[in-house]
Amino acid sequence: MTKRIVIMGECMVELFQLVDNVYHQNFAGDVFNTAVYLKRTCEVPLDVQFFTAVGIDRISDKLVRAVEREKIDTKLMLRSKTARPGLYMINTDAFGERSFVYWRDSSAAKQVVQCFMAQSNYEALKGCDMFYFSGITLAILSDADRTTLFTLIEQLKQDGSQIVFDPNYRPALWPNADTAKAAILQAYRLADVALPGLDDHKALFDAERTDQVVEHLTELGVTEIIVKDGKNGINGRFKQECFSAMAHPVKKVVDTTAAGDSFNGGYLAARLGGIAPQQAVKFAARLAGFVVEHTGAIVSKEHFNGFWAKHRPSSFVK
Ligand SMILES: O=C(O)C(=O)C[C@H](O)[C@H](O)CO
Repeated sequence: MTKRIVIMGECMVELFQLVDNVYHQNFAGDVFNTAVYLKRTCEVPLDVQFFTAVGIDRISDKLVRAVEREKIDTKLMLRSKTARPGLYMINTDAFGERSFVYWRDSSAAKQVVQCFMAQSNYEALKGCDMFYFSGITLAILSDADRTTLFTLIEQLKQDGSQIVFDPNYRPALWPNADTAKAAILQAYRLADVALPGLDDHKALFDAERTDQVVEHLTELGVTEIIVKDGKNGINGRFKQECFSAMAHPVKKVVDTTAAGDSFNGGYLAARLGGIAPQQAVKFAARLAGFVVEHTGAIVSKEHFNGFWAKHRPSSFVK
């Protein structure tokens, strides 16, 4: 049976420089990036639904069409009459390490919970097999909307949806670290699967190593944990078993944008296809290694097809 995956958060207009004063425009955002790579790499039929708010302007229509082109369901892309999509620009250093500048303070996605309460209801989410959100999803909401969202997620969990969370900590989006910490801990307590980066836990919880993060999340009740540490690989735990995997060697890192997001998409694609975590991380690392060899969050279909011709989640099963 086709599984239904709801992925909630923000997708923005993305700009990155091609040459001096010439920018390429695309659409991207952490959870959307994950949705794209999940949909592109899953070997079983999946109904991936993107849950966000956009405006009623032309760039919002373009964004919805970009999501449709990825064969992602847009029913939960709600419309705000008063706001437009946010925008961000990627800057990369000599080593391909990215940093972002945002114009998103009044983006439509910040109204997603309000739009949902006004235009839809719990029935639209109920019964999804998986609900995926991130620390950025939480960061863009008001305190009241975040509380409403947690109530919805609690309900989904009670009704049997698997809850997946990546803390994706972006200090610039939070009023202070304590607010971020409290919200992220609340999310972890609801999560069945957690896919954090070590950097997030270094910044928020003073962690130094991936195994400390695994231990922390186990104490919070998460049963499937993958901690990403860039070129140092990953550390994971599932059903009491701990494991690790190396990062995939990369010829030249061009842009690290969406490394973690694509890893998450590939990992979940493999898991939803019935592959064990120990093997799923290998495909995910291979995919993330491919993505950082390209500029921007979403690798064009043309380049992606070359990867897909050689690599499938199932080819990583021994
Ligand atoms: O930083 C954000 O909020 C984004 O969503 C932009 C990027 O696409 C994302 O961070 C990559 O992980």
